[in-house]
Amino acid sequence: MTAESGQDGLVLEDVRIALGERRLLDLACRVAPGEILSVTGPSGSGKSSLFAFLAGFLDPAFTVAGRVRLDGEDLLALPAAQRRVGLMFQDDLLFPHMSVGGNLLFALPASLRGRAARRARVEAVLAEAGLGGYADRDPATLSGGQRARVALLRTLIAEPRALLLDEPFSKLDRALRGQIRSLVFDRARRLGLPTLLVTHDEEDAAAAGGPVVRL
Ligand SMILES: Nc1ncnc2c1ncn2[C@@H]1O[C@H](COP(=O)(O)OP(=O)(O)OP(=O)(O)O)[C@@H](O)[C@H]1O
Repeated sequence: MTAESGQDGLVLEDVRIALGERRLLDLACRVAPGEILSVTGPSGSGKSSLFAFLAGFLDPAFTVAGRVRLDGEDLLALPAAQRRVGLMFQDDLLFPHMSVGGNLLFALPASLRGRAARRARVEAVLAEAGLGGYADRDPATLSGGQRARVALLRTLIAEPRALLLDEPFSKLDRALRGQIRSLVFDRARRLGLPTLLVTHDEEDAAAAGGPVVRL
C-alpha cells in the first residue's frame, strides 16, 4: 500500500467523545506517514482522553463514536496491546525500580526472542542514541536530557505504527526542549510514523510543521 492510496497513516473519521451530556470532542482528520499534526485546546477539552481512546485505555465513563484507521486497518477493533500506538507524556514515566536497560527490555516486542538477542538490541539502540554503556544505570542518575532520550527510545523500541505525544517537552528547560523536540520529530519523520502532538506551545506546533487542530 502506498501513501497515495490514501490508506496509509492515521485516519480519524468523525470521532466523538462525550462525558455524560457533555460533548468533549468532535474530530475528523488524516495524519500522513511522517506528518506531525498538532492538537491544541483549553484544559479539559479532551486531548488526553483522545489519546487514551486511540491507545485503547479510555475510562468506560466516556461514550465514544466514530472510526479510526491506522494504515488501512480498523484500529478500534484491536485490543490495546495489539494497536502498536506509541505514547510519550509530560513525565518520562521510566520505571524507577528498573535500570535503563530494563526499561527498554520491558518495551521490546515479545516477538524478538532470546535473552542475548534482546540484550544486544537494547545495547545497539542505546549506542545509536549516544548512550552506549548506560544499560545498567539507574534512571534516577541520568540528566533530564538523558532521561528524555531513554523515554523516546523506550517508545520507539516497541516498534509503534503511530505516535501520540502528550506535551512530552513541557517539563524540559528551554535549551533542552528544542533539542529533544528536534530529536523526537526527526525520528517520527524518518520512521514515517503518523504523529499527533498535544501541545500548548506555539513553538512546538511550528516546529512540528504539520496542520494544527484547535479543539
Ligand atoms: N476517568 C475519568 N472519569 C471522568 N471524567 C474524566 C476522567 N478523566 C478525565 N475526565 C474529565 O474529562 C474531561 C477531559 O479531560 P482531558 O484530560 O481529556 O482534557 P485535556 O484537554 O487533556 O486537558 P489538559 O489540557 O488539562 O490536560 C475533563 O473535564 C476531565 O475532568
